[in-house]
Amino acid sequence: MNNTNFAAPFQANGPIKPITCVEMHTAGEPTRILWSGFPELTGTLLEQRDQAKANSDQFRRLLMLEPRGHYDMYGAILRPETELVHAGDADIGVLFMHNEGFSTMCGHATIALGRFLVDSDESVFPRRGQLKYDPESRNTRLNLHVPCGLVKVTVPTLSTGKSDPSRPVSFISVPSFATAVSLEVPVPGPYRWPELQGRSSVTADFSYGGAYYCLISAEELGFPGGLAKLDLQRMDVATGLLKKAITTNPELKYLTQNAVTGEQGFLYSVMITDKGLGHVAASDGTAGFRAQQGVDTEETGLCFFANQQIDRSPTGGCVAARVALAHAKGQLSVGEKRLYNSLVTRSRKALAGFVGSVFEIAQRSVDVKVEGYAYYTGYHTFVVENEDGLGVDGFSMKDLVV
Ligand SMILES: O=C(O)[C@H]1NCC[C@@H]1O
Repeated sequence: MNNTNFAAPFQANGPIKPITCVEMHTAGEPTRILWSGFPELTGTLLEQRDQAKANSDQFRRLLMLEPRGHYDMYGAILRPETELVHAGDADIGVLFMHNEGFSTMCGHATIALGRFLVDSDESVFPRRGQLKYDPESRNTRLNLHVPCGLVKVTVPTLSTGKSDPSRPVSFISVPSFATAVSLEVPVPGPYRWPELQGRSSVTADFSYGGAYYCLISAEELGFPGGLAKLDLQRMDVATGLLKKAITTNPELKYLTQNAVTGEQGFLYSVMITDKGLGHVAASDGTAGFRAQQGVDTEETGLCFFANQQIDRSPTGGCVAARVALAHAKGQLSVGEKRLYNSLVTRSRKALAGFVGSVFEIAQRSVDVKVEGYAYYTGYHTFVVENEDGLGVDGFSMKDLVV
């Protein structure tokens, strides 16, 4: 270590440049926002994602897994130059990463990024100066280029120009649509979990909100006590096996096909839903209280995504998918608001879930508005020392081979 003054920029003699990150949480779910030190990536946003996957996956593992992260860590890599930024459609791009790889969409990180980008200067966000502040609504708008498309973000802003943590950030997601409603999904023998109790199929819904989700009620999954009778381990096994039953069945490929572009995608997550479970009574004046005002209905969900990572937040992309699904079922009309809780937001009076509503209807999809709150938790500079046997890598206790 060549620097023992911890107030000065942290450095080490090692194989990589220091990586600087701001840390935030959205409804309990972390976002590690990387703004410098990640290896160079060039080209379109998806080309940059391909390069990150092919050449820099050890950096993802370094930053997401232990000892610098953990199994359920989530990250965002700022990409100031993308084709949509050059075309003037987006202000900045971003790549999302998790315990398994890179994702196409992330609502909770978008909410965090909204605040962070408004608070940044041009050394971090080169086009910060071009953002428009609307003094009437006291909001700043920005367009974020994410792997699944363009997301329009509205950030409450104070007269100082900094983001206002007391009002929710909102975004309009990419066109969202249901791909199947109440579908009977066969569960072949090797994929059956104990709570199925001999059943050979389950009924589930499928929907897209920037990523593809399978939505199944706790009861249908075999947990009659719902999410209130939480058994994370058994629910992990059940959703993992259900995901395998779906992804290994070639007849179900259409469930992850984009209704607007025709592109083939992949199943990102299985979310367990519970319509009987709302938020605990929120305290007056808190974000939890404000989120509950004016909502028509609420429900709670538990999202397993990527390699069975658990989202602490209500999963913004899945809120878009669930709103599109509720609309397809005729249960949510334009402007009607539903509060989506995670197990974390549901159990904390002052924490807000995400509010979802249909913003606009298109021919084969709907545009969904999602609102939520994000907060700063800290700041990191990550280094690797030459002598460190772990090197530029991370590990997970779950996947350790001994
Ligand atoms: O809010 C979201 O959309 C994300 N949270 C973690 C998993 C999803 O990508």
